[in-house]
Amino acid sequence: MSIHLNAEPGQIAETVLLPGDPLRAQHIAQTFFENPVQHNNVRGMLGFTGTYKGQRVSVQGTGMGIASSMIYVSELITDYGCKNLVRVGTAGSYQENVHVRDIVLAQAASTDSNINRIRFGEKTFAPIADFGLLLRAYQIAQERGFTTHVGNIMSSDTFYHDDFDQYKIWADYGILAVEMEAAGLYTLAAKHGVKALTILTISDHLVTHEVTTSEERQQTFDQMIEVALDAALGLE
Ligand SMILES: O=P(O)(O)O[C@H]1O[C@H](CO)[C@@H](O)[C@H]1O
Ligand SMILES: O=c1cc[nH]c(=O)[nH]1
Repeated sequence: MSIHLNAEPGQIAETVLLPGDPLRAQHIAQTFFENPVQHNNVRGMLGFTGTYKGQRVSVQGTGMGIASSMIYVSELITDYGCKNLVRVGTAGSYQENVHVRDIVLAQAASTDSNINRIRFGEKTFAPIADFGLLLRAYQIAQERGFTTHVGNIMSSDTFYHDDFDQYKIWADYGILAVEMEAAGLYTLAAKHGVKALTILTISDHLVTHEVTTSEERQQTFDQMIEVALDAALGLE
């Protein structure tokens, strides 16, 4: 047991999917896992462990934002020995050619958060994905015909900015989309020598204000989960 997880030692698999929303963790376990068992209910941050195509795997909600998610990522790594961490989340697109329902693989995560200023002072650490996981996820998504973009994303501490247009400076530098956790995940993975990747489904669009139905979002979200599971477990 750790402070925020009440799983027994050994109850969480080495490979863990990390959605922000704990109810999405439940959906993933119920939809994709064989014999899922709930391993956490502390603070309602649901986590489950089961098998997928016969291989042991877990899913753990992290809450929204770098601050919340880093608590779970830290405890999963240091208290439970987790080694493959794949965030599966939603994101807002910054680019006209990155549409709702598209998949984004976060090769790197820029951030407006202070997390790495606290660690590195005024020097800049570049949080990046594990290349092996990234490559496998890309190949699997391509083979299945899912529209997939690979590049730099923004992990923001703020969902509602006073200045809506502030995103444009990041868009000018090629940032594909915004979410709120990947930079923290990649930083902790680097520190502890474990593998991490963030896979995102675009849920809304800051440029075109494009929207999609919740049904469509669910379907494309499930495509992302299949990519994440097969990539993380080395299945093709
Ligand atoms: O869909 P999830 O994984 O929660 O991710 C995105 O959605 C939340 C904001 O609505 C933030 O956590 C952001 O990163
Ligand atoms: O963090 C997020 C997630 C989805 N959409 C956004 O605009 N921001």
